[in-house]
Amino acid sequence: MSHIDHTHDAAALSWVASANDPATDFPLQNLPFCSFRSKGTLEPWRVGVGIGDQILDLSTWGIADLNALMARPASERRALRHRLFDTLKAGAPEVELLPQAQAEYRVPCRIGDYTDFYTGIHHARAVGKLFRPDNPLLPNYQWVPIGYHGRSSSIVVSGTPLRRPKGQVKSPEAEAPVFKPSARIDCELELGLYVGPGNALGEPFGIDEADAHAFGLTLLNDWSARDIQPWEYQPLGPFLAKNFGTTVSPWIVTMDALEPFRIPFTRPAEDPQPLPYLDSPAHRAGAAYDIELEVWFKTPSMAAPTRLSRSNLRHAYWSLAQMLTHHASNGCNLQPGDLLGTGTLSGPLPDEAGSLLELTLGGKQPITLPDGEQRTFMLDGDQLGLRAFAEKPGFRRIGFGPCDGLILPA
Ligand SMILES: O=C(O)/C=C/C(=O)CC(=O)CC(=O)O
Ligand SMILES: [Ca+2]
Ligand SMILES: [Mg+2]
Repeated sequence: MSHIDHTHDAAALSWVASANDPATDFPLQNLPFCSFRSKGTLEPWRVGVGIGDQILDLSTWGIADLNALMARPASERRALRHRLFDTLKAGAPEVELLPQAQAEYRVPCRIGDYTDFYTGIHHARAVGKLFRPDNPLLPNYQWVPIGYHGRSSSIVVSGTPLRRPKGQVKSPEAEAPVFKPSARIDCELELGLYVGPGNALGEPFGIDEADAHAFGLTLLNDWSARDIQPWEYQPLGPFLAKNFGTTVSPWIVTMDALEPFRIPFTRPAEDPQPLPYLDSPAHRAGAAYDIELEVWFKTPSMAAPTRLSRSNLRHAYWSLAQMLTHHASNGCNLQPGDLLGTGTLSGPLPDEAGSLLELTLGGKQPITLPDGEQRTFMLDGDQLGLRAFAEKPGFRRIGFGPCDGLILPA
């Protein structure tokens, strides 16, 4: 069932002038959540809603905690969206706002558990070719939404610098590994799905109930040390190559805001079709999303960032609903605020790759930047940013805000 209503009406304007700018990430139709306070103060953190270049403070609305809001049923969350819309629409009485430029942010909610999936089949093929030339796409890939349990303690908000990790690295010629700073720090272009109400332990839910458990999306950069990863990841999966830092944007764009950007979920006829617990007519009708994704990069000597790649969530092999349903299918309990990474969302073309590993063909072909500098992986002082937005004629552009990181020396 579609939930497109008057809060998606492109003609609706806000009394916040910056929200009516066609280029803003946060028009009246978006209303993303964050956790914020005035920059440089020790004020308590508050739940906020982004509107243009301002923040609406929800502390006087009785909303002190995003996890508690995430736990509420989808119908209540939709009712809150309607109240926010009515408060911020043109003609409503103006209330006090905080300029985003005067705010600082933290990871927006308590993330109890973080799981990273692998739904980008073009990434899986490309990385598989590099790590397992004889066996790039493992036979389970088209049957199971593959994932691994990540670590939530090292999830940081956009703008937080990360120290280059040290780890065990073994070059193919060497007899033994050495412990040293990683020389292959990479990004991964992902979206993160924040879980809504979730399920009790031992009580899975069906694919058609999955939407009720999806709260919203964020940009997610799953930083990866590509020289630590191949040595440590078999047989138990990614570990220290992945958990030294994961950057999320400060903002959670609700699934309600993204409703107009649903598209059919398709599976090529020649591929295995999803097992019945991951398939339904309603799921096929609209479980995928058309969301544009970008990777931007800047060295210390560049005046402005340059775009390295662009892709789209539509290329994901498994849907957000399938990630949720599969994760809970054994009775594992998902909880409000849990974060599910989509996996690296590379598109089919070379310039749609969501990692430097792919963009540089395994580090063999450096990228030449606009000022002539070259890069394979991140050097100290380099900055990398992810961006995302959904756009469609007849609707306002829904943006995701920044997801930026900087690599510091080891
Ligand atoms: O193919 C592999 O062995 C590993 C690939 C990854 O880097 C794992 C990962 O984080 C999943 C993803 O982002 O798609
Ligand atoms: Ca990943
Ligand atoms: Mg990571």
